[in-house]
Amino acid sequence: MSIPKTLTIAGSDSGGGAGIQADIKTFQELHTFGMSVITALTAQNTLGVHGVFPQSLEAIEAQLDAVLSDIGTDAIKTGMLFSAEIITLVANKLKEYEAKNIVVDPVMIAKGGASLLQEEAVRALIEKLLPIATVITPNLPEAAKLLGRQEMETIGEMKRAAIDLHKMGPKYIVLKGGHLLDGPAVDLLYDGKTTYELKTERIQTKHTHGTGCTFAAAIAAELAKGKTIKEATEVAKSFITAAISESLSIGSGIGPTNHAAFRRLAR
Ligand SMILES: Nc1ncnc2c1ncn2[C@@H]1O[C@H](COP(=O)(O)OP(=O)(O)O)[C@@H](O)[C@H]1O
Ligand SMILES: Cc1ncc(COP(=O)(O)OP(=O)(O)O)c(N)n1
Repeated sequence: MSIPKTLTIAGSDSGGGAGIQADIKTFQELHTFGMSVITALTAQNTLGVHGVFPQSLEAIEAQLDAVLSDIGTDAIKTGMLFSAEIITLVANKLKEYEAKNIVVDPVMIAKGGASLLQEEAVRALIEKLLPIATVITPNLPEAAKLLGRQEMETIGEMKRAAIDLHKMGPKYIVLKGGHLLDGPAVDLLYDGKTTYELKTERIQTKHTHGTGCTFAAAIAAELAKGKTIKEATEVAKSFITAAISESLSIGSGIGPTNHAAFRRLAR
């Protein structure tokens, strides 16, 4: 039996809500075969990030070669990459193996405020990874950092930012509006010509840990199945909305979303 193959290159979240763990759960729920390359371990729970332990370049390269030389992938999602050295290694390997369907989630700062990307690595992200990305999925602070400008506050500003991000090399831009102060949860898909709005009601919950990882992983899973970017982002939006609508009040801080919700709601 054949199955679409998905790979996440990201950090591990011991609390299970974000990073590698969120990605693999999403890949599985969307009926793809999930694989992982772990770039860093984080000691993390619903209260925040308590430690970051980047893996050696040797360990990361060995994982990439093991997976890509034998099994291969139909889509790749990158998340927490932490340093310029790791970004450069990952970008070179993706080129070497002629990877397709590369979803870059430019993870920078966790919701609790912990830094998951070194300040000096932003340039490497822009120079090495954005030009080879099929799609990037920044949230508003990440988009502002990539563009070197103030954070967007309106849909109009988001539209202009998506156009400018597209000029940096990715084929498609998905700009997430979860951080807008109020109103619906609006994301934009920009394909170089047209801007599409993905809009849902904002769900009133504090338990949104791992939303960005889950959303990007869902896009990767759908691209792996051969869906268009528009179809993939629409499924991903439904997936994350379902996951937030049944988010889990576990731990004493910001709980994770529920990756099994889409399966139940889609029945
Ligand atoms: N309260 C919410 N209700 C509905 N959708 C949300 C909510 N918060 C975030 N989203 C959606 O979750 C996805 C991730 O968005 P965002 O929170 O901006 O990313 P990140 O986790 O990277 O900061 C987007 O599709 C966004 O619109
Ligand atoms: C290991 C790891 N990777 C990424 C994140 C950030 O995940 P995100 O989906 O943006 O969720 P929040 O941290 O914003 O809740 C992370 N926390 N850990």
